Amino acid sequence: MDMVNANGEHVNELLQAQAHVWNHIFNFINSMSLKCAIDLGIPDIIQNHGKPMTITELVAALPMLNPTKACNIYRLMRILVHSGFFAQRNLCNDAQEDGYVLTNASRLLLKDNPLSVTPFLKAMLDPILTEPWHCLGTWFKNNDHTPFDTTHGKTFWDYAGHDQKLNSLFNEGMASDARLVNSILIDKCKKVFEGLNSLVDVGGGTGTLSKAIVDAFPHLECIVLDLPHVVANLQDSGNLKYVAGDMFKEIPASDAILLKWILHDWNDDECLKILKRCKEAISRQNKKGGKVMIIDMVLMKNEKMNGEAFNSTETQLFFDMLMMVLVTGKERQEEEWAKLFFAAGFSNYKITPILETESSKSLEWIR
Ligand SMILES: C[S@@+](CC[C@H](N)C(=O)[O-])C[C@H]1O[C@@H](n2cnc3c(N)ncnc32)[C@H](O)[C@@H]1O
Ligand SMILES: O=c1cc(-c2ccc(O)cc2)oc2c(O)c(O)ccc12
Repeated sequence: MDMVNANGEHVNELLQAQAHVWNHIFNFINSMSLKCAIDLGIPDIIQNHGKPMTITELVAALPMLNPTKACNIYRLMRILVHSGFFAQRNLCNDAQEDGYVLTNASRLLLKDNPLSVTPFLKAMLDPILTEPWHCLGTWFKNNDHTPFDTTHGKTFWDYAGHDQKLNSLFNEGMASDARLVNSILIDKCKKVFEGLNSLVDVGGGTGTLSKAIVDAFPHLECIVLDLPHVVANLQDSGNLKYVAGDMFKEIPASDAILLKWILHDWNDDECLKILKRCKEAISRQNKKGGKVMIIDMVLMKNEKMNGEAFNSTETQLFFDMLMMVLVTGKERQEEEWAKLFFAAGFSNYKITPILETESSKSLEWIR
């Protein structure tokens, strides 16, 4: 029944609007409840239990749990079941008890899963990276490059260069993402690597993707170029070499350049500088030119954003906001990518969708 209050407002519409606002105010509780489960080691405890785990068994297995807090663990598990990180199965025992089991999402949070997203979660929900979100409003009124700069007085990359915890969590997080892309990229896009004798993985991190590429293409001479704090202590192996450097200054000459999750970190002017350095590097190697392979997001078109792709849109827009808060980057639609490529002097590009998922990773290569 649609009631109207004394002010003539439709009560149901008001209640729906209030619920919408409350959900957005309290959305952080989902993230922080998940972080708590990781801090307590709950996914691995349930995994190691080997069968559905009752709340009593779970409480007994939690290390260092203060006994006076044990009665609240079911409440934490209740919201995490609701948000799809755990499920409950009936044990079919005399007591007809329910036991917690993992879901596909929480399997990605297991410490030993090579695709574990836990390093990302720990990095993204660390106060170092959550504090800048509180400065987003201030940042819109100041001259700082990013809210991260406003908060910490230095760039994300400079901070990572001086904070081993952020550096290792971030590099591990990117490595897990690279492992997810590896098999798909090499199976789906192997033609891109055919005919190449050399490749530079610019901003290649700890080299997870490059290692997979040189394993698949043993003749390929591959260099991982990244900042000193990322490649320090990493050992060259076979035809994979690590080079500490700055992609804005110089990129080693090569037949091809790989830029995976690089350009989304930078604004248009910075991307132009990177792409021009890439063009110089491939031109030094081969006067006829070469290719730049970009693995990055292609933001869906505005008209698709609120249609059937609603959930994918939110993930894409989360990444775009993340780039605004942490670094000077942004996610780009195809037209924005094309404008960058042609402004950098490339004559052509081709987009190959790699993952038809929210992040809609794709491989563009440009000549
Ligand atoms: C989002 S990460 C992507 C890492 C890797 N390509 C991947 O996809 O897993 C961006 C990378 O760019 C590196 N980076 C940032 N500034 C750089 C610079 N000026 N020169 C070289 N690498 C840089 C960072 O250290 C980081 O490893
Ligand atoms: O926190 C991140 C996460 C990413 C990221 C995660 C998963 C993917 O499939 C791609 C990218 O990228 C980041 C990034 O580029 C950055 O400069 C800061 C943080 C993150």
